[in-house]
Amino acid sequence: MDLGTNGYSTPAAKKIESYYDVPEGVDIRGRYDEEFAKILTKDALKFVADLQREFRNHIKYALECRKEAKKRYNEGALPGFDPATRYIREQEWVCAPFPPAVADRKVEITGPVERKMIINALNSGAKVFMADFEDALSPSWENLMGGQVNLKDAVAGTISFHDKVRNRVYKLNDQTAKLFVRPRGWHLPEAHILIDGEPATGCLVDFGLYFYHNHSTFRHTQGAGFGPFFYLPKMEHSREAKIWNSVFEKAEKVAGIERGSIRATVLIETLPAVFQMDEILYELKEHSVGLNCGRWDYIFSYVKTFQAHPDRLLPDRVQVGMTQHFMKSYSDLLIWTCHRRGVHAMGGMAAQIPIKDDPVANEAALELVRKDKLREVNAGHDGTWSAHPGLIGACMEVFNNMGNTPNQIKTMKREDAANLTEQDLLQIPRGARSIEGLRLNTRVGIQYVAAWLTGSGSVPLYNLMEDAATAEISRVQNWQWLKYGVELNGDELGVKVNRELFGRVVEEEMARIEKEVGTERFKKGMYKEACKIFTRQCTSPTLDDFLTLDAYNYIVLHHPRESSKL
Ligand SMILES: CC(=O)SCCNC(=O)CCNC(=O)[C@H](O)C(C)(C)COP(=O)(O)OP(=O)(O)OC[C@H]1O[C@@H](n2cnc3c(N)ncnc32)[C@H](O)[C@@H]1OP(=O)(O)O
Ligand SMILES: O=CC(=O)O
Ligand SMILES: [Mg+2]
Repeated sequence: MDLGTNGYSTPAAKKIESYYDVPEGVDIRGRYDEEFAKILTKDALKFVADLQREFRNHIKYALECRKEAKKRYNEGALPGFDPATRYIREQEWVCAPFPPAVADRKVEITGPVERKMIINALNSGAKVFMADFEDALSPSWENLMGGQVNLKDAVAGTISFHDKVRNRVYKLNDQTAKLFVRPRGWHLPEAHILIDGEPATGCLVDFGLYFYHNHSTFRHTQGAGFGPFFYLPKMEHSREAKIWNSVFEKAEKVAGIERGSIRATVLIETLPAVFQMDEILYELKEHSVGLNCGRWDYIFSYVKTFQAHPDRLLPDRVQVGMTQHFMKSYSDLLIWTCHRRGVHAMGGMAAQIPIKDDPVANEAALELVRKDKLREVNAGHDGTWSAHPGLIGACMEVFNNMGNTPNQIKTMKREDAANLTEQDLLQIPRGARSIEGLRLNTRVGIQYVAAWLTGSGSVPLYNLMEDAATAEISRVQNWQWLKYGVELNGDELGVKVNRELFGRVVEEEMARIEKEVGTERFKKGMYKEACKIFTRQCTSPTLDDFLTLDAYNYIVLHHPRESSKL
């Protein structure tokens, strides 16, 4: 059989028409593949369909609430702490003790659910590997189902990969990182699986299929009686955490495992969620293993939340670092909240990756990573993220500074952060806006979308790791600068951002991209389509909630071959 890079058969390799055996009310529109069929079993699909039927109205309600909150912010309101849940913030309570298997999370590697990468990540020496169906993955049918096949093999310990070009076989080491899985956010549908005529909720498909096939093996081999473990992205309110908690309880009941077996770390990566951290932990009290600073989406969310507040424009995104007061306050409050509630406070991702052909630049990049991680460990974070195996040594060295202890939950309380205020969390970042910022957003945004449309959700660009979060920051920032005709105060002093200027920037950056990638690759790639999508997103009268929601229409491929709009 002709195997693709993910190790499962490619469309060209599969000519025979076959169909999945589905339970009542479920319709699979994705390509048939024998390997996928081992994941999409009738029982597993029934499990997903049951989750969908039980929770779809709760999810719809939660998404409606997001819209209402957006309307309030657009009318001038600011996000803040909810007076109605003050008692949760003020009372003393703790989450269930963390499972011993994940006491030490000093360095976590992240990466898409691609076969070779999964093996490399599990072997990397990191304590945890977060396998990503989200920011780092383009959610095509092939990637998602291939990812499920790969994870099942990984949990079983049988995963292997043969790199034919290098004649290298990849297998798991004896010691591997503990596996966490990040499903998609609540907003993304799975258009290839219809349940009662409607697209399934993407994250219930990711969670449901993975849980169904792996919970038992995982608890025996990885979790020492606990698990599986998850990362939960992009929540805006504790009511969304409550849904996840109910999903977990239902899954535990169906599997016949103890309540509190499943554990999850929630990414605090939306501005509204920073005011809900206690409430989110409270909802997931028995299923929580902490919170994480999803700093890149957090910046995206800051711009999105304040889309109608021209007095809160951000400077160039490269200047919005963790030392800006609002970012530092967010990280400090997260640490205090987590440690008070007895769980891990995870740091975030530094975007630098190793630079192979330039030792001086490589050392400079490594130094930036070290500095960022040192800030985290000194602030009290219990662990951090690494985008690449080549950075794990440096990150580990810094996090070993915390001493002979697996985490700092008991030793770094950060009581000084208890009194951080709404003003601290919302303080407008300082810095200048430049044409170079507009250009970089445009150049990176278009290249990222082009990669995403062709199946890559994380890409190296200009020596940085870029994923969906960067593209989101880039396009909302461009949108906002255009919408308010921002006057540049970095370079090009006094120039106003308008459609004409943006049109010129797009044209010039497309020419630069073509030069950089070469005409042949440029023509073969999806750069023009990406440019169209990105430009439309930046100039539309109203701001789209998610770039990936719009772009998803371009990667939905119904079976038999027919592209589809949701
Ligand atoms: C905002 C957020 O959500 S951050 C979290 C989401 N983002 C991510 O997870 C990004 C993860 N990182 C990556 O995807 C990759 O590092 C990239 C795409 C940026 C760069 O990947 P590459 O171009 O393959 O880098 P490079 O050529 O240096 O890789 C060297 C080796 O390291 C491996 N590698 C690189 N990154 C990873 C990773 N994150 N996990 C496992 N293996 C990795 C490569 O597979 C390659 O292996 P090989 O030597 O056996 O062939
Ligand atoms: O998911 C992580 C982020 O920074 O965004
Ligand atoms: Mg994110």
